[in-house]
Amino acid sequence: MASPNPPSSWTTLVLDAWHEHRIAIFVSALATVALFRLYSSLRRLLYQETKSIDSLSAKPKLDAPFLSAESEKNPAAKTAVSRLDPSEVDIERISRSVKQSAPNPSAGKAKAGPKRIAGKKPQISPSRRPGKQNGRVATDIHEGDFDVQVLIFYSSLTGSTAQYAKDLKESLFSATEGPYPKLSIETPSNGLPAAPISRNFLPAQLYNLEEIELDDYFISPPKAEEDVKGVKYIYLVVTPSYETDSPVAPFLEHLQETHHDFRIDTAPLRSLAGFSVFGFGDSSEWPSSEGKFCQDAINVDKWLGKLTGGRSGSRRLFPLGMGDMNPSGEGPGADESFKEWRIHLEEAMREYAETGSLGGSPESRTAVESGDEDSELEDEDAEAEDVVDLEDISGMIPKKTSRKDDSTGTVKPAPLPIDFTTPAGKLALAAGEGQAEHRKEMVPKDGVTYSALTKQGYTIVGSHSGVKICRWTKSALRGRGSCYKFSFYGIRSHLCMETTPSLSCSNKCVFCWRHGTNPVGTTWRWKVDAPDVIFRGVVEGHYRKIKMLKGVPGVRADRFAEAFRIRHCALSLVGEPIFYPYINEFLALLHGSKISSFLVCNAQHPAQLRALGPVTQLYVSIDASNRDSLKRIDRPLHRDFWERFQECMDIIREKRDVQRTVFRLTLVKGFNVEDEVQGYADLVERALPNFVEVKGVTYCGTSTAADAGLTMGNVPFYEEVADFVVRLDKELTRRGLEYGIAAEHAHSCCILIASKRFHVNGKWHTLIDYEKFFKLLEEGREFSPVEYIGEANPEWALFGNGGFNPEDERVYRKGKGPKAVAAGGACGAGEEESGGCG
Ligand SMILES: Cc1cc2nc3c(=O)[nH]c(=O)nc-3n(C[C@H](O)[C@H](O)[C@H](O)COP(=O)(O)O)c2cc1C
Ligand code: SF4
Repeated sequence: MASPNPPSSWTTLVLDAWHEHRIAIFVSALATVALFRLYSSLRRLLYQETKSIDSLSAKPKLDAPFLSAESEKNPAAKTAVSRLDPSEVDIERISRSVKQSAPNPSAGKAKAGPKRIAGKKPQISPSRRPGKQNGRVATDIHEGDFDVQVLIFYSSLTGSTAQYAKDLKESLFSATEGPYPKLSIETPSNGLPAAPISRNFLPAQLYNLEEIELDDYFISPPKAEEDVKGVKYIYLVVTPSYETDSPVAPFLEHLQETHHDFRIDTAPLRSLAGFSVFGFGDSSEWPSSEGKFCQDAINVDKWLGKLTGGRSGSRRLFPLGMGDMNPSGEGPGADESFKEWRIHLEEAMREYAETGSLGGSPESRTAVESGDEDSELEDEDAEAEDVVDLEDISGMIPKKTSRKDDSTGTVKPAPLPIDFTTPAGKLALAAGEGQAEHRKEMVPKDGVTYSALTKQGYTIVGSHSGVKICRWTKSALRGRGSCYKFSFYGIRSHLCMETTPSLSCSNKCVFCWRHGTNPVGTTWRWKVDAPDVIFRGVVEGHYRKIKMLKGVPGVRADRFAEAFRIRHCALSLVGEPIFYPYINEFLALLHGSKISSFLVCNAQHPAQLRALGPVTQLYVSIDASNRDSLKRIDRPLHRDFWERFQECMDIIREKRDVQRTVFRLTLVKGFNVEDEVQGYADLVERALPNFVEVKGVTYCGTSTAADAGLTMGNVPFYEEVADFVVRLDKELTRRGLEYGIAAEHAHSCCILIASKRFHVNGKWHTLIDYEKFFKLLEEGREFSPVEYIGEANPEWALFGNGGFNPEDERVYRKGKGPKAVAAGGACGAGEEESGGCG
């Protein structure tokens, strides 16, 4: 029988041996692992150093082996290895690069292994390395691993450009190295040897400009969401040109407006890796000599240049290409030009992927053939400088009382400046026939102000009026919501026209969106256009712009049709509408056409305010509650601005029973919010307006704002606006004033406090019965604002419910989510379409 004890004695033996030698076993195991890891690292580094040195002398080589025999033989490489200090080895970085340079199984067209390009390395001067330069983050050199995503955008009316764009997607890189190269590049990093960097081209994506949301791509590049981190975008735009209406027109308009949008950085696409444009046209019918050949492509190229940084750093990867569909003589045909452009473009893209840089200086990438961005920018600078503060220069102009007419030798009286502070009756006389010829135009067609305003999307009517389609009108046309005036007063934005009969103003407010481009002054000294000319002009201008929106994706047919019947007019835009001597006549024309009038004035012109006839709703901008603040924010030209302001408060009180009077408060954090609740309550108590609209300032990145020290930090969060409104409401109640918080529109950061006159049968009634208003006007008697009260406010518009009409579709820009507002997004910064009129 076998002993029952052997297993137990074996176990004892093993255990004893383990206890005796376990420390030695541990130490040797650890040493073995450490040695193995050190060996692996050294092997890899030896390869790096060898390649690096090799590349300095050798010409580029493809598919180098991991450690070539050549480098083994190279004595320089060996010396380099002996210099390596293992303590400086970044093991984590090495293993990451190895992982990233592994073939991507999802990339079906990838070759068996990553292609290695050894050789010419970009020597990036320290001054061009990414980092802060002149206070701005330089983005023109991209380092490390990244993928390059090419997006091809095209527009086409009769289909030929669409076909070229599709071909481009298919043929990109295929002729030279198979679809979409995958590069593994040796790049020095801080003077230390480093692992290969992997930069892959992802298959290009093709987009028809008519079918995409332009804001998603052309206000900012696609957002780096979780799944697309480390992707650099290259935009290629292929477009025909059309002298007539075409899908290119709204695209161009979008680019131009984005550049001039006061709420958006002027170069919001500067983080693109690069862009290039190709245009198709017909030179025999639309010749270059007349500036017509490929003019749409020229403009697209120009705007993309500006949007990606302009003179100081445009991201133009390769110059504009042009293809002639109908070449005369020996000129190349469209196919040939397109192919040539593609081949050069591929080279430029490849170089970008290899070096992380577009090469050359930003200046060298400036478009010569597409309208010099430099001169455009210089124009803009000049425009800003051309805005002359009339009061500033008045002392410099010699006072002339008469002038000689050279043609007749007769002496004519010098033009008398019309004192804007005189009542309307006198203005009308002074603006009569005999005077007109002596006066200058406020915004002459050949002046820089005219071109500055038209670039910003204004249609200039006559010589001093303007009309512009606001973003909300576009939003409503696409069923994406109206501005706050729908929640508060029932105005549908696609039925609203925004205009001003006077582009001139007597303030220079820090947050004004006019970019310092409109004239300022305290007296009307210009030629005066007749009210009916202005009325016809602004209506035509508005409809023309609406017509251009036909091709914008998402525009709803029913709303598009409705938009050709203007129902409301917001007299705000830029300038001061009551500056216009015939404002009452102009208002009468609006009302006669059953167009309601919302007029905003700046509380600086008491005489005109007093003389103003009926308007559907009368606003005064209350930008501060005390003299010092008002001076700092509005920067008024009138020396007695505070006295004028206070007089206007009294006029508003006088009018409260015959007009719907509104205080418009614009909150600017750090300027007029913190300690001013008491001051605002004093003003409300003095003027007793029917409504107080409180709105967070919208960020306007102009130099005017920057000079005044205004930054995004001055834009309040919606919660801060709401908090201010609650405090103001409490203070009004404490003083025994009958007000309450009636409605809100969180989307545009705006909240409405209303007099309890509009709280009827336990419900807020701030909406307007417009038909009733026109009827009351026709009766010709004085009437009270409560006589044209509309229906009760809908539940969704009440304070606390957000104010977004549930019938509309709420759309967030890519990368922005509902959280932007729910979490208290900053006014004018969170969602799209956050701006609104005066
Ligand atoms: C009504 C019309 C207007 C045109 N206007 C221009 C023009 O201003 N400049 C130009 O270079 N080509 C002009 N062309 C030529 C087109 O741009 C050219 O035929 C282009 O290839 C059309 O592209 P598509 O088929 O993609 O729409 C025009 C063509 C038409 C039919
Ligand atoms: S923002 Fe002004 S112009 Fe635009 S729809 Fe609203 S009221 Fe009209």
